[in-house]
Amino acid sequence: MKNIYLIGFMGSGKSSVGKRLAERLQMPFIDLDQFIEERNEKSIPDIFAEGGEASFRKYEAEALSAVKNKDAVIATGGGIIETNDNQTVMENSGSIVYLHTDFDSIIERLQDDPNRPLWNQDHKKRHALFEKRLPTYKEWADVTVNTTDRTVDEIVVQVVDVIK
Ligand SMILES: Nc1ncnc2c1ncn2[C@@H]1O[C@H](COP(=O)(O)OP(=O)(O)OP(=O)(O)O)[C@@H](O)[C@H]1O
Ligand SMILES: O=C(O)C1=C[C@@H](O)[C@@H](O)[C@H](O)C1
Ligand SMILES: [Mg+2]
Repeated sequence: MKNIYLIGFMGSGKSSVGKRLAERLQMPFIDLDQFIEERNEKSIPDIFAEGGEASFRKYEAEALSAVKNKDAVIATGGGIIETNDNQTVMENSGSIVYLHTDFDSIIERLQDDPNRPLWNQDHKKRHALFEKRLPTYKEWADVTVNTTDRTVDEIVVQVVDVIK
């Protein structure tokens, strides 16, 4: 019941914030994307190239189920909210913190990073994906922290404060 799940769009800082938050709270840290890659011995771009997004979402749901009882800080992938069943798993096993970041800051942070297949598309499609997902992040969140123009350390302090 005690996981802290970080959700948010690609580049919102879930992995960066999660690692430091876990240190701060003296909890284990799990990066779900990394967990998927290690468990399946394949990189995320390779999983997408072989089986498309649908195949990645299956790996992702399996990984989430495998970590649900770990009492850890869990940095999810940006698309965890694409699978409805994931909401039930997270709600029943912890609290959900949404890291909100304005789209312009995400562009600055990610630039043309090739390791995120769904970022690796034209500007219009990236922006449409961001707009489509926003309401779902907000709906699933127990609490929201705005990360725009804040450092990772500032965000960690803020998260600790809101989850008290
Ligand atoms: N608060 C911040 N200010 C400036 N840069 C940041 C901040 N948080 C993260 N970054 C940078 O943005 C990039 C993406 O961060 P990170 O990998 O933590 O995002 P993520 O939410 O885990 O993304 P994904 O959903 O793709 O896993 C990294 O280069 C990181 O250093
Ligand atoms: O936003 C997404 O759908 C994704 C984000 C990444 O964290 C990875 O989980 C993967 O690249 C998919
Ligand atoms: Mg990440």
